[in-house]
Amino acid sequence: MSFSAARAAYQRLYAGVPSSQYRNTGNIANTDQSASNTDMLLTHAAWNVKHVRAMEQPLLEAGRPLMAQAAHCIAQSAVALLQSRGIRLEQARIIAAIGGGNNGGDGLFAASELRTLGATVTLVCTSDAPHAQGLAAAQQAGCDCITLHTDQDIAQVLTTICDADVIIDALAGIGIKGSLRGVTGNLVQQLREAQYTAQHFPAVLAVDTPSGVGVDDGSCDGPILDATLTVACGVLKPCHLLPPAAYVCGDIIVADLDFDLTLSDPSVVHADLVAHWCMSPTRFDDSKYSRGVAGLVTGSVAYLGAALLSVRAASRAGVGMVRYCGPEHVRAMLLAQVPEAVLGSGTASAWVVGSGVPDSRHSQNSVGDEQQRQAIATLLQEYCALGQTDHEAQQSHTEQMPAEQLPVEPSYMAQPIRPMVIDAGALDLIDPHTQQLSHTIVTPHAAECARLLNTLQSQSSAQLTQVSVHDVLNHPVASALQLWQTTGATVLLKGAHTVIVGGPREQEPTIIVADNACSWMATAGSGDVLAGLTGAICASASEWIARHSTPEYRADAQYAVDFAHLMPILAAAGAHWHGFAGRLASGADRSHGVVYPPCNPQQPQPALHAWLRSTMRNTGKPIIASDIIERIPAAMQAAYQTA
Ligand SMILES: NC(=O)C1=CN([C@@H]2O[C@H](COP(=O)(O)OP(=O)(O)OC[C@H]3O[C@@H](n4cnc5c(N)ncnc54)[C@H](OP(=O)(O)O)[C@@H]3O)[C@@H](O)[C@H]2O)[C@@H](O)CC1
Ligand SMILES: Nc1ncnc2c1ncn2[C@@H]1O[C@H](COP(=O)(O)OP(=O)(O)O)[C@@H](O)[C@H]1O
Repeated sequence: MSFSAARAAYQRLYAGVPSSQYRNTGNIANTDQSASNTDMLLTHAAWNVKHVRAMEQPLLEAGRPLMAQAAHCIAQSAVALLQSRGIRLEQARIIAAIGGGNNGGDGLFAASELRTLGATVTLVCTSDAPHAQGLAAAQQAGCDCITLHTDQDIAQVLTTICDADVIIDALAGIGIKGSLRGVTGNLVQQLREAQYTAQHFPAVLAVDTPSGVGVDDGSCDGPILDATLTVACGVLKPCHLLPPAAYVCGDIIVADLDFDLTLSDPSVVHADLVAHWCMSPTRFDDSKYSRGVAGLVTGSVAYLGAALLSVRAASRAGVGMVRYCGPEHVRAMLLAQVPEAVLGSGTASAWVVGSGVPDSRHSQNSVGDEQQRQAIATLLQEYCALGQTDHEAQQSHTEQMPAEQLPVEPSYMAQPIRPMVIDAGALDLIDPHTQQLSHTIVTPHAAECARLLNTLQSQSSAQLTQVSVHDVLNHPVASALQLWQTTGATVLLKGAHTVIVGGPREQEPTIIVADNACSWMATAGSGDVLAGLTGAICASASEWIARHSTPEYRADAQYAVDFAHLMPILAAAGAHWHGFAGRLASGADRSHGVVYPPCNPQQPQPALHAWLRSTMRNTGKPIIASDIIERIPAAMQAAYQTA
């Protein structure tokens, strides 16, 4: 129930009153059951298999023909796909690849409808016992049927399949166990090779999920066909949003089967659903302090630019002031380019540390590098000491440090909570044994995540299994979950799709995906911009909350827990608006993974073929990290209009 908890926490924090005075509004779907909210949930939230089964159950018991309804949406989507490619139905050659479960059943009923509409449809079954009624309907409609048992059988049909216009992939859906095996696995493996090498390959329409993906965790461990379009039955599943599975879903349409979305919280949500929660309202009587101060300990002798990029990003993101703490000559350069920045130690509403600071492996032991690393270590210690109840511990930490090394005034950090974004070279300064990181966001890319997991594991007594970059890329959610469990920090794992995992460790994690970036954003310095922007969002939020909450609430233990729930939302806002700003700068459309408005089988079809025809997408133009910064204000403006 992480999203209900996160939403309730967000509402309490923004209302500024203790939990005892706040009425819990419950499940996020419960809060607003309007049609537009339902559509928003259907296109931006995903439920685990066990929840999907629980949602289907009451409808099946009530005799609702879910399979027929799903099959109708699938058939109509196939028609739209053909239409968008200029292929007339009577000329269309469709292959329906059918497995032995209900997913195959969906495919068979869809095949029957398409055959009735005039298409030539061949069933390629990998099971001797496909869905009986579905098979009867498809054969009665006039579909040919081939059943595969051996590799030779596969070889005989491969050319026919590859020559078709559309493959309907109905081999396995949410009932899959492990990666595809047997004749199904071999068939998909060979088709996959053809998909990569053949000059012509059919469009692929996946039924519910591309067969072979890990439905709940988005893993892609075996052979899987890249779908052009996936028709999700009832609701989105995590694999539709989570990388790497999301990369093979193509575009997505949800067949709206009237599931009761209030039965359980979603397991994963899209950042778009939550990013605007923490856009702090602007007020006519704002001062530069009330809008928040973002403090940055970034950049170094080796990476001067990172200081500039992170500071410029933060100062474009709506805070009242940006404070920079760093080596002397970085400050000089910074001031020349960002005269608005305030230099030197002092207070901040949130901190960004580590971007452009060398980690222990790359530090040249120069005075500047050491000063930066020491300042960050001090800040982390200071931050964590304040998480302790023992006031003595707090005192001793600050007293040990020479005043000029303290980038923050200690008294100001105690109350209220000051979040921290820990990036790049600061990641190896984390000590999860002594540090309570529940109000921090760590921002590794895959390589940093693997390194950090290995370092943290080697420090613990847990069994040592080396994590590779490949492991993280293939299992980003599992990796982020592990890092969250080890550190308690919200994990923002960067990539083409950025995965965020966070919330209080004692509770179910909040899992969010930000997928609106474009690949032109894979450019040096883009991560520094993200860190600065995220830090600024944290600064405005923490300042707003601090100023609008009652002292009783801030003294209440619930306040810290609520804040921990807010951290993944703040991280999601950073990643979401970073992606948005980058896409604005590049002009790129979403290349794939567009989730279309839901298709309700009882209502007129949306103009899906028109949507699909617009797949002539603008790939955008190359950008540099500075271009992302320039577009942050426009992205923020959109955020405030949504909020
Ligand atoms: N309930 C409803 O009314 C509705 C359900 N809906 C639809 O039902 C789907 C779920 O159906 P489901 O539960 O039958 O499971 P499903 O995805 O077909 O998988 C089981 C099949 O896959 C096979 N298989 C498994 N693992 C495998 C592997 N590693 N490698 C190879 N094969 C493997 C397994 O083979 P077996 O293990 O039995 O040999 C069996 O044949 C759902 O995704 C949606 O499309 C919609 O119509 C809406 C209404
Ligand atoms: N293929 C991609 N598509 C979209 N965004 C990407 C892609 N690859 C990387 N990014 C984004 O670019 C940024 C790169 O961050 P990072 O690797 O830390 O760069 P740097 O250290 O140079 O600043 C991250 O926000 C990441 O999510």
